[in-house]
Amino acid sequence: MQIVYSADHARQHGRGELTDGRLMPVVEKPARAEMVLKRAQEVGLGDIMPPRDFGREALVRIHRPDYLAFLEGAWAEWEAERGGETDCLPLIWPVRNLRAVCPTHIDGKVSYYALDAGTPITPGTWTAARASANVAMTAADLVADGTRAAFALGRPPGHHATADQLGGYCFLNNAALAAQRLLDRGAERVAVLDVDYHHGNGTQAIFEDRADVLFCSLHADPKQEFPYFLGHADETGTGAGEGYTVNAPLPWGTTAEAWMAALERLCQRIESYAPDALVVSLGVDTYKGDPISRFALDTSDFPPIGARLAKLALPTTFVMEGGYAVEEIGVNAVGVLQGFEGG
Ligand SMILES: NCCCNCCCCCS
Ligand SMILES: [Zn+2]
Repeated sequence: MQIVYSADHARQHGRGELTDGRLMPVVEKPARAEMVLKRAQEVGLGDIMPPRDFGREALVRIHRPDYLAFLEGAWAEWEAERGGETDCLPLIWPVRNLRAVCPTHIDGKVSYYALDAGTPITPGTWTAARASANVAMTAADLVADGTRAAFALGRPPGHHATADQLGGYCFLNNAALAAQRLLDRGAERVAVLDVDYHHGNGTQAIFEDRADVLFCSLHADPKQEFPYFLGHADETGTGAGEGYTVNAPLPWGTTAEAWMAALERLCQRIESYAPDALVVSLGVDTYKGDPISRFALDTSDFPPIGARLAKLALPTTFVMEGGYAVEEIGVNAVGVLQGFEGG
């Protein structure tokens, strides 16, 4: 399987994320991608190629220009305001009884454009996020050119990012950009399947009113788990997109058996949609040893996921999302890909 990878991912390395009531060392760190790359090389998964730069005109197919301008300039504004010793994080949001009018001060702007305080903007964020987006779009292009499957080994992840907000360690929605790229290259319908432990709120929001992209996700029940405020089963799409969002929320402690049964239901929905291509938001934080998650999949449960996806017989772009057990992320993520290839 063709792999797309850029070392620029390492430019995203936050100094802390707000969680559990304190600024904690980030779990979304460079070692994640390095461990997956190492495992892919160990098993000879496939050739590794650098991304092509698709430029801003590709990013605006999914993201708002004002948001891109914010991301590009945020670090300089933050540094000018308070030096470079801390990362840029928000502190107040336009929640109930407040107005979502974008402020001019960096504290207000980062809050306007962010979902959470766990996604630090650093000096290298803009470079790393664009590289990750280019990695995903390059993989999608390979599939559009006829490759059966490609793996976008990128970070930071993307599925929590909306058209104009960062969050959940995400800045640009790599999977959404890959899906849009496939449509722009001639696909009429694309299915996005999000197997990450967390609901892909950003991907859902981006495509919720569209019928040309089916968004399916199985994930920890938002009543219990981040992102908490999207991902319920009654969210089925809006307007022209009614019926093209499918959520399967699952409780803490979900085992492989129950998880695979939910996957089967989503795969049958994908089969009935008959897309021209499939984009998989490949998060492996469903692993029982994941430090921030609470499902119970074991390493041996990952290859069968890939094997089931292969039975869909669709040109497939795998886009790396979450997975924070750094020692096992490689064997778990590559396990899905080996299962897909029949290995
Ligand atoms: N203490 C847990 C904090 C969770 N913070 C966001 C998680 C984003 C996962 C992306 S796949
Ligand atoms: Zn996740």
